[in-house]
Amino acid sequence: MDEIITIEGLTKKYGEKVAVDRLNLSITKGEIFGLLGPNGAGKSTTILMLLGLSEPTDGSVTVCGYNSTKEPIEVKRKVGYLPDQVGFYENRTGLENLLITATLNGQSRAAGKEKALQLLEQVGLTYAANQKTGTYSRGMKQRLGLADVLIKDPEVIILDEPTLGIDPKGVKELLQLIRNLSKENGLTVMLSSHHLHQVQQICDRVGLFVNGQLLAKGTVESLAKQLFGEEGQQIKVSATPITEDIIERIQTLPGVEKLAFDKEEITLLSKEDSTLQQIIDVIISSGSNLTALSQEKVGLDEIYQRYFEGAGER
Ligand SMILES: Nc1ncnc2c1ncn2[C@@H]1O[C@H](COP(=O)(O)OP(=O)(O)OP(=O)(O)O)[C@@H](O)[C@H]1O
Repeated sequence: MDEIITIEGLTKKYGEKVAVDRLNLSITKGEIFGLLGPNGAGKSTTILMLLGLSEPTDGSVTVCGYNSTKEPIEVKRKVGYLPDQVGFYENRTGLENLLITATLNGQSRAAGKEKALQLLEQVGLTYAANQKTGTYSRGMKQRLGLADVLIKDPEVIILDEPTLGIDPKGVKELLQLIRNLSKENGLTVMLSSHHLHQVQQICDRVGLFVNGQLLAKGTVESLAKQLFGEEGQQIKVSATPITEDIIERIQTLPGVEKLAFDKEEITLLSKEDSTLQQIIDVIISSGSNLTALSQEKVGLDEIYQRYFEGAGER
């Protein structure tokens, strides 16, 4: 496979604090990779090292065959970076802002204009091309930011929290746009986010970043398996009454994890196929009435709750 980003043993320490801890990751050409993790997990630090803007304490990053630390200028030529807050000349129009970037990147005014107009069309901003960017909404600025990144003709684009502060409809459109741009132009995309549901919509693969370490990586479907085992499932049982004895017997069944209950319902996770039948046996043999039962494969919500909610405080 065509490897475009190679990260090996990448480590960044700020004094005693290990912000990125021996990260290994390969990303192939055309792939959309989501770096997912709570605040402070180390996503931005990783991106800065990838761009050659921060020096690793240990390990290396190679982008398009260039070492980001030793050859940052070459890397910058290949990589477009959209930070979480994009800055534009507010009293210039969207088109003018793109033209400034094109000129700074050595393109002629005519070629730059042609490209800028084409990109404005692609990101759905033709109607606002001659409007000052100071009047743009946050979603419009992010779209213009994408066009601004693409006008450099990068091979890789890195987007830091691209959907921050955008309303749900805008988020959906922006994500779809990123996906289309990547697939149409063979662009490799790395995006960081702490929104699992957003990342899941467009990423080919996701890495779960917690406390500086990549806990798991793979397709969204494979993550549940990696984290919960082949047969992870969530079970919900309703019965009347739910006695302490029932809870204790279910809690000690093999493979049962994370049991929670209220007066009428028990929810739990299990890696064992036989758990459902065993729960039924427990309830019936206790003389209670089973009123509802459901079993679902472990989903991303569960991954999210388990690894991210509160992870920043750990
Ligand atoms: N310049 C710095 N000096 C000291 N510590 C830092 C510095 N930059 C980052 N850190 C620490 O390193 C850790 C990782 O930070 P980083 O910004 O990479 O996380 P993140 O995953 O990008 O979070 P966010 O989503 O909030 O941007 C945090 O604990 C942060 O406080």
